[in-house]
Amino acid sequence: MNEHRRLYPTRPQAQRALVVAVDTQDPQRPLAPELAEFTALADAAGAIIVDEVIQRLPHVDPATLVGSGKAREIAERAEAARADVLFVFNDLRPRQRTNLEKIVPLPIVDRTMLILDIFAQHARSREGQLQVELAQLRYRQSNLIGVGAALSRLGGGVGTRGPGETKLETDRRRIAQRVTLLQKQLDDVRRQRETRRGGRGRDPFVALVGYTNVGKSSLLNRLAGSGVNEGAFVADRPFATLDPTLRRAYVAPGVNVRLADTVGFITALPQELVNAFRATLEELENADLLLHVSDASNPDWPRQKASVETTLHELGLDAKPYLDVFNKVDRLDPAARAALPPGALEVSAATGVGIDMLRAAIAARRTAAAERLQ
Ligand SMILES: Nc1nc2c(ncn2[C@@H]2O[C@H](COP(=O)(O)OP(=O)(O)OP(=O)(O)O)[C@@H](O)[C@H]2O)c(=O)[nH]1
Ligand SMILES: [Mg+2]
Repeated sequence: MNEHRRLYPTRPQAQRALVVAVDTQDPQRPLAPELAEFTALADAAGAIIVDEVIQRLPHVDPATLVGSGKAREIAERAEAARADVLFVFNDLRPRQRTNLEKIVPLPIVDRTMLILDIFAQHARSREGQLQVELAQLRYRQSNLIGVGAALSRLGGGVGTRGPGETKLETDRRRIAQRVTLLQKQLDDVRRQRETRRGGRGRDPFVALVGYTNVGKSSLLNRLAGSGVNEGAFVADRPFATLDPTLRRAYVAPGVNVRLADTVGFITALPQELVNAFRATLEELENADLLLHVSDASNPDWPRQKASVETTLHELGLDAKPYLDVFNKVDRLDPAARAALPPGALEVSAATGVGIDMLRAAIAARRTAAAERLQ
C-alpha cells in the first residue's frame, strides 16, 4: 500500500525550507508580488521557511541562478539554516535542476510542485485525488525528476534502493505504469459521474471563477444562503476549493440559478493541473453566465484579474457572458473604493453588502438572454 506515494517524494509539510529566487524586476521596485505569493504557497503547503536567498538581477535570465558559485553559496546557506528542502521560485530547466542537485544535496521543489502538493493535500473526492496524482506524475515525467540519492535521507515514505542501482530508469517505468492505471481509474470515476448527473435542472447555470482566495466559495454560500456547516468550504489560504460545489440559489421572484464554485486560478497555472482538471473546468463551457470575482481589498487585484482573463482565454471561455464582481469591499476605505472601475459590482460576502445588487444583475442577464432566444 502507498507504494505509489514513493514515486513523488517531495512532500514539503513541516520541512525546513530554504527559498531561492531571482527577481528580475527593476531593483527600485518592491519585490515582485509573485514572490510574496510564492511564500504564501510555501506556507499553505505547510513548510517552514528558514532562510531566503533572493537575488535582484534586473533583466537577467534567471538561468544565471545556477552558476556553480551561486549553487555553492546556496549549499552553504542551506547547511547553516539546517534546511531539508529547497524551494526554487524560478522555473528550472531539467539541465539546471541536475546541476543544482549535484552541488546542493537537497530535494528541489519548484512552484509547480508546490502548487501540486497543496492540491494533493486538499483533494477530497476520489476524482480530485486521482487528478492530482496524475498531474504530479506527469510533471515528473516531463521534467525527468528522479527520486535522487539525497532524498532517501528524508526517510518517511521515500523509497530505498540498492547501492549502484540506476534509479531513474526504474522510476520512469514505475511512473509510466502508474500513470496508465490512474488514467483508467479516472475514466471510470468520470463515467459514473456522467451517469449520476443525467437529470440536469433547467435553471440557468452560473459559475464563479476568479483568482485563488478572492472569496468565491464565501460568495457561493452567501448567494445560496448556506449556513456555516452546510456550505462550501472557506479558508484563508490558496486552493481551499478543489472539488466543485453546486448549489441552487434564488436571484429574483421565480428565478433560481444553479451556482457552481470552481478551483481558484493563479498566474501561470501549471499546465499539468489545467490538463488534470480539464474535465472539471470543461463544465464551465456549459455555464450561461460567469461571475468573475476579484478581491478588491488586495492591491494586487489588477494583476490577478488580468491573469484570470488569460486563463479564461486559454480555456476558450472568453466569449462567455460574464459579470465582474469586486468582493471584500468591507475592507476598503472610501478612497480605495472610488478607485474601482466605474459601474463595478461591489460586494462583500462577509457582510452581505451589495448582494441584492448582484442578484438583480444576475437576474437581468438571465432575462436578457431569455429574450434573445425568443
Ligand atoms: N473581509 C472579507 N473577507 C472575506 C470576504 N469574502 C471572503 N473572505 C475571506 O477570504 C478568505 C478566502 O475565502 P474563500 O471563500 O475560501 O475564497 P475562494 O476564492 O473560494 O478561495 P479558493 O477556493 O482557495 O480559491 C476567507 O478567509 C474568507 O473568510 C469578504 O467579503 N470580506
Ligand atoms: Mg473556494
